[in-house]
Amino acid sequence: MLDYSALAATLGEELLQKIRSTRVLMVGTGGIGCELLKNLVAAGFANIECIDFDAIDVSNLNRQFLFRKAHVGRPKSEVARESALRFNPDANIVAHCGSIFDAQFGTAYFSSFGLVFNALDNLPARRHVNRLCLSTNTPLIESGTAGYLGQVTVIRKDATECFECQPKPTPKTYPVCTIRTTPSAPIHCIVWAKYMFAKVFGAVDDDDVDDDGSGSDEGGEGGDEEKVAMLQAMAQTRKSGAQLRAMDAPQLFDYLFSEQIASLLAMDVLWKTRTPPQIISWAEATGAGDKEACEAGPSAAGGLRSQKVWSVAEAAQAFAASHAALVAQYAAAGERPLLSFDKDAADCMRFVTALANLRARCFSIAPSSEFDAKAMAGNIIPAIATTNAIAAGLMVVEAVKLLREAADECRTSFIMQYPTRGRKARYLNAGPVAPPNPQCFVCQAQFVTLAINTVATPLSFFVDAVLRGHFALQEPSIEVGSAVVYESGEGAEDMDDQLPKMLDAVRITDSAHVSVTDYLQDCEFTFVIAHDPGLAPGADESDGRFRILRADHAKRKREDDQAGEAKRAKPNEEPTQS
Ligand SMILES: Nc1ncnc2c1ncn2[C@@H]1O[C@H](COP(=O)(O)OP(=O)(O)OP(=O)(O)O)[C@@H](O)[C@H]1O
Ligand SMILES: [Zn+2]
Repeated sequence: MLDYSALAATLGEELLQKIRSTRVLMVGTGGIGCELLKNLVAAGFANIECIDFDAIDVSNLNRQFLFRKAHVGRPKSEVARESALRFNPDANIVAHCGSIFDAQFGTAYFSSFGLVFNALDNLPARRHVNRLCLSTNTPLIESGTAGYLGQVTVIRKDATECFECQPKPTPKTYPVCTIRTTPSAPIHCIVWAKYMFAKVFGAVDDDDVDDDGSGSDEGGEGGDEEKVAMLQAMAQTRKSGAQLRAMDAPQLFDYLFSEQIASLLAMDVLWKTRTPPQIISWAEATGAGDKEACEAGPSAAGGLRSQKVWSVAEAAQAFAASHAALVAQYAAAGERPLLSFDKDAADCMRFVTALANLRARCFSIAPSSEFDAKAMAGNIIPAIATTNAIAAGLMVVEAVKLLREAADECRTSFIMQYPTRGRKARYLNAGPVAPPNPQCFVCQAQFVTLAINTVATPLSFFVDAVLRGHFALQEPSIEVGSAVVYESGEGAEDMDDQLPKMLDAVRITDSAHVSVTDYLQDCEFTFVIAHDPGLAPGADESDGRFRILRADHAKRKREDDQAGEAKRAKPNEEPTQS
């Protein structure tokens, strides 16, 4: 039972009552979430709902201290609730095992809370919560950590920056030519292996690979002659997912590490300044020399199994075993048997590590242990329990400021790895919360001027790449004038007939005002369309098919429009000085 008298002495009776009675929602009960729930309960919060869709994994136990070994496999939110209740059995904690995107957690649900805490690990979910908090005018305390770095801030509608006011850095991508033809670092082999996994067992996911082979932090590849050779090599060695699935393990192995490598070797121009790759055949990998190791499979000899670097034979063995397991999972998965990459799924990670290592051997790149491969494949910066604890502590500090109606005192805090400010070491730096960005279409601007080719772009692209992809909408509906052009979500399937039509065929033409609403996020804005015939390259590319020209606040746009009209009304007027 919690000692409320100590809390009352520290916080004051009135504030404590407010803390106890305010309904708060926390999204995510992982690294930050576990610390936060413990803190909330210890600080006297007694009306808490928490949401997480995940189950506890062994890998969570080193830092998510509400979970124990016996809890592995159980829903995180439920176990977090049970453990937190032991701190204060009086608290009323409701745990939901579900995704924050579920329709039941819509605006009505958000409106029932006085405060929301984000303890999430991904941008789409953070954006979604940001929008729901803005549309319901609920203060949001947002947090994030990456290794020793962390940040906590407070988001209040119209008073502060929202989560989407500043663009977020997009994950690093690699040129497709490097990945598919001339890898030179372990990460290139890992990205390729994940790509192959997606191709064989899942929906191909080109996220980490730039399909035009140009945009990357690593610079473009070689000259034109080289690029042509690379593209030829890629085209020659391309097989469909179905063709790859029809192969057994030895066939797939030979296709990937003999046939594909042989066609790359034939492109002399690629190897003028690079070491040419070497072919590895299934027979050679499993037959000669290392046979014993191969039969035994990857061994634990000399250290932790996951930290051992496999021999070629061990990698071949791991490849065959994980391939068999994945084939079985694929077959058992029913009608839509797509598997998605999960760094915590043993067979998945094994398959990717084996593929990456075999490819690394072909290209004389240092192989990686399963542990290192997991860090690269999962894009993982090791989570630090202490950073999470600091972030969760700061979140409660900010919450208390809001509840004692001292929102002006709220701060954005940065947790840093190295001290700043010269000799005065500061591992924590706090500053005022930034005001809203007037250009932000989520919290400020209601008019977005969009350049797009209206005669050569189908509505499906507008819905998928622009609305869902760029603007992160979940269930967009589109109206032009008073006509409903498209609706999504349950019961609106008949609208799918519209998707193949070109934009101009559904009244999305030059200068059209297109109203887009997402009822799930209670988010609404208008696109002002600017037809641009130059924006319609190849069908596969999404970049370069649209451009955001400007974003405007409703009031400012009205003023601009009025000024424009006034100007047109008096064309001879001398320009005034401003
Ligand atoms: N859409 C969502 N709805 C509900 N919970 C979510 C959603 N997206 C992410 N989460 C949860 O947010 C939590 C984030 O915690 P954390 O960053 O510690 O991740 P983790 O999955 O526990 O750890 P790791 O990714 O390092 O294995 C996770 O428990 C995750 O399940
Ligand atoms: Zn904003």
